Amino acid sequence: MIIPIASDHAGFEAKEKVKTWLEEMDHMPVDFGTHSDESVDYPEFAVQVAEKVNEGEHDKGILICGSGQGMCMTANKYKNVRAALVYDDNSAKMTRQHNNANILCLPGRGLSEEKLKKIVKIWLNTDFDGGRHERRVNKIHDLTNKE
Ligand SMILES: O=C(CO)[C@H](O)[C@H](O)[C@H](O)COP(=O)(O)O
Repeated sequence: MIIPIASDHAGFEAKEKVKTWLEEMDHMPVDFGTHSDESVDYPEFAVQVAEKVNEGEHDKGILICGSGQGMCMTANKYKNVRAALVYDDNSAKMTRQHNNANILCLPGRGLSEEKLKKIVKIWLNTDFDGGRHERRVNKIHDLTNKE
């Protein structure tokens, strides 16, 4: 699968590792930056991945900042994006099975390499359960543009 990926400076190091793991898992990461640990603003990078997923050009994307929060908040401004902040194995699984999350947001600061790798693997290999969860996800979508 082609997977757009981006980070800010705080997620840069983790992004480089995630790209390697994606290749090991036979995926093809497309890197939208940032390309160093020089300070940048996460919304500028979040939008690049969010636009691709929102437009249906790619099914899934990955965003990494220090905590994962800023990337997640930005990506969820797009109506077809369900970005999920994931810190552990269970939330990796549940955000796919129950929420059909299409963007994985990760913290570049605070999780071990081993933990991050496992989360990426679980998240990419878990399918949406559908059924009652589809009805609920549709209800989220119905709230698009609510003021
Ligand atoms: O959006 C964030 C926090 O909600 C991200 O973690 C950023 O990476 C973080 O805010 C960057 O912080 P810095 O002090 O400018 O490195």
